[in-house]
Amino acid sequence: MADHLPEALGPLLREARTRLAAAGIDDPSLDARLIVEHYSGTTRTQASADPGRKIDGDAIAAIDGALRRRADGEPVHRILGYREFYGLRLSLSPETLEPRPDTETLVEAVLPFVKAMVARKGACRILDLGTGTGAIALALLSVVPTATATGVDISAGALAMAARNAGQFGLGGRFTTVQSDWFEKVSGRYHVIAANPPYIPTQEIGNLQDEVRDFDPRIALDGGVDGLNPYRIIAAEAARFLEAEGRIAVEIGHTQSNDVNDIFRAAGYTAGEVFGDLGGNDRVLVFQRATS
Ligand SMILES: C[S@@+](CC[C@H](N)C(=O)[O-])C[C@H]1O[C@@H](n2cnc3c(N)ncnc32)[C@H](O)[C@@H]1O
Repeated sequence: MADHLPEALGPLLREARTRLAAAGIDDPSLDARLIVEHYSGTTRTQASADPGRKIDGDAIAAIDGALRRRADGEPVHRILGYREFYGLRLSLSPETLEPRPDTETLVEAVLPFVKAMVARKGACRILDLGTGTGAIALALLSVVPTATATGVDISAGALAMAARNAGQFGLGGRFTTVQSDWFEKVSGRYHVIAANPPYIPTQEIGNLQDEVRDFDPRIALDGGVDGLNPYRIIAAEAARFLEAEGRIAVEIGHTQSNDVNDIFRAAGYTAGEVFGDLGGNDRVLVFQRATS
């Protein structure tokens, strides 16, 4: 890498992009822009309207450090410390999975039901199993003002970050956290049980992209020998926590649709309604009790 970055915004962006491209980063323009905007406090519009704008030395030093980390393979959102999810800027920590756009499919899949429940009953209680940053629960709460949610995670560090994120968006009054191994410490009944559980088979973790394997917490990825263990637990135990007319929505790996359907049908649920992600993969299944 060159020793010095230019101090004018336009040339700075170009040099940042050049460095990341030289390091083989997939989308150097996007990552350069995210890094430069974050540390310089500038916007895309300012970069095109005022490319000669001078960036101060501290910001340049921070940009330099961030570019080096990115060039060494650290994911850009881990460096910035946040990732946008459903319009919310969620803070990350080493204990939280970086929320992915595919998971917005789950939010969209249950949103009509959450809205309908609030319209009919004046309330919708959501249980977000394996909440991580709080992504699913907080996205739903952010668009349905009278819904409430409980975020469950086995990781105390993840729950601390989820609670902090909730506070940041003014959602702390409607979001509670419970540290629990799935349902172990959960009480009450919920209209929606949502989960994006770990679903990678243990032996496939080593084949994941470096950025996932090396930076997302292993406990957020590893779904056991066949990747399906969390679904078996959720399907077996959810009935005690689900309102009669409630829904269970789970994110799945793109090859797991049949297996997860079989698990839930054997536990007394209807065939899952399937929702695809932007890549056209089956990504979310929504179940209800077979008898309701
Ligand atoms: C794939 S991440 C999903 C995080 C977040 N819901 C999202 O979609 O971005 C799975 C989450 O499940 C949590 N988890 C793993 N095993 C668990 C268990 N036995 N009980 C509760 N949570 C667990 C992990 O800590 C992690 O936060």
